[in-house]
Amino acid sequence: MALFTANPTKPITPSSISWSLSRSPPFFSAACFPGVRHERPVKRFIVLATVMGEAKPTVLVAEKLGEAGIQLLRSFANVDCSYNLSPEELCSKISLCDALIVRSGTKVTREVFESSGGRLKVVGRAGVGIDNVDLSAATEHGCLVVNAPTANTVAAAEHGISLLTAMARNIAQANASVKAGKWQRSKYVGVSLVGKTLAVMGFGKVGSEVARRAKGLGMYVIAHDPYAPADRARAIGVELVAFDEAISTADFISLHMPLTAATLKMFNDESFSRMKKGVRIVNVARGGVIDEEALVRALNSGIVAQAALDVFVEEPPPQGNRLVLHENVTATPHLGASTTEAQEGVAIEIAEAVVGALKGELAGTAVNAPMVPAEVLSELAPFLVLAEKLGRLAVQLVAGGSAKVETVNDQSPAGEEDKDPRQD
Ligand SMILES: NC(=O)c1ccc[n+]([C@@H]2O[C@H](COP(=O)([O-])OP(=O)(O)OC[C@H]3O[C@@H](n4cnc5c(N)ncnc54)[C@H](O)[C@@H]3O)[C@@H](O)[C@H]2O)c1
Ligand SMILES: O=C(O)[C@H](O)COP(=O)(O)O
Repeated sequence: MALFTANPTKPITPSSISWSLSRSPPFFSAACFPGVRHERPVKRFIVLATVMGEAKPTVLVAEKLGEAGIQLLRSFANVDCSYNLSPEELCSKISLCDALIVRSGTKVTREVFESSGGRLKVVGRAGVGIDNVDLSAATEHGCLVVNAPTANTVAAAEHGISLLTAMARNIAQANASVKAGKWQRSKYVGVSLVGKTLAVMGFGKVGSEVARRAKGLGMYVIAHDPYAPADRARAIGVELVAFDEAISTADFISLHMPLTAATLKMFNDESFSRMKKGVRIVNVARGGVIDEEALVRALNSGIVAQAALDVFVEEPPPQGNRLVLHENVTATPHLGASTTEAQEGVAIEIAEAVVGALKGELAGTAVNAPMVPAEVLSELAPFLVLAEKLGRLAVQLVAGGSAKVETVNDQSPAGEEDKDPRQD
């Protein structure tokens, strides 16, 4: 049941939502998760709307954001900072919000867009990876998604290097051992980095910063990235190689590609079997690019000597997770972007992007189609697919990559409708 005050045109702040517990059918959770039956009492929402004096947009900040970003948002919008919302709570609040800001811990699902009732105009991802946002659903609902792609690059690269060096010298394990009152000098003999080959998988912003730093440590750096320009790699003394060559020649492998359908479980039993025995792996990208069960098998068989992981398929990983508990694994709780400096930068970057988008400005960091009415979007849909394909081809051609061009000659005779009207 939703109770609104008289003037429905004025925005309603989500902080004015009150909660009550009820055993009666939960209309919000039913709306958010059709087909899901709830055995326990569920939260039922009664919306007691407070009408605002002025028509400012409302921004829901669902995860911790740096103060400078919050201040910037407040200068333009009503800001509701509500952390740790359940999926049902998020679906409930969202119908009262014009924008939503999240980090990697909130899943912005199709249900969220459906529950927004068309009011949600912008989702801001305070970071790089947008695998927690259903982009298709956002686009279908005319909602723009923007991210903050640059402010945490160095922090993520530094964390990758920290994990690489800590893993090679057993820092985490040795630290735990000393704290437990032991003195195990021979158990924790490490391996050297100098002169070793590091394969950087995904030579984008973070990958190239990791490469630069690894070269400073005296490592020989190769990289694999189907879309990276060879001259950018050459400029920092890195050789771009094919996937097979990268994984089969490296002593260390560092992962920096996004999680997409193409990269999901890219590192699996088959790819581990082609790696050098005793390889060491760092992952500060996304847990899902590794088949975690396969990594446990590779660690047990000795193909992978050690792994250092900042990201997991499920975060936080379930208690007793075999990978986390493995003695040759160093784990951190998704800390790659978590420095004071990076979080302030990300907060400002995302606040500027969200405010700009709410003002209707062109969004420089948009990751989906801009706000276009649904009926126009359905007309545009086939052209968007074509444009995406042409874009991919262009990047590969410009980068001197391995694009294969096939010319297809459509033999069907041109009909009247195919004629270019300018020829008449
Ligand atoms: N652990 C953290 O806290 C943290 C922090 C920042 C970024 N990240 C993750 O790291 C990833 C990389 O961030 P970024 O800022 O460098 O992004 P980016 O877009 O600059 O770089 C990603 C690179 O991966 C490449 N790529 C795409 N598909 C590939 C494939 N199949 N094989 C190899 N390379 C492929 C792209 O061409 C691109 O160059 C992000 O997607 C994010 O998920 C994690
Ligand atoms: O993709 C990113 O930017 C990182 O994974 C950081 O995620 P976080 O904002 O949840 O720290």
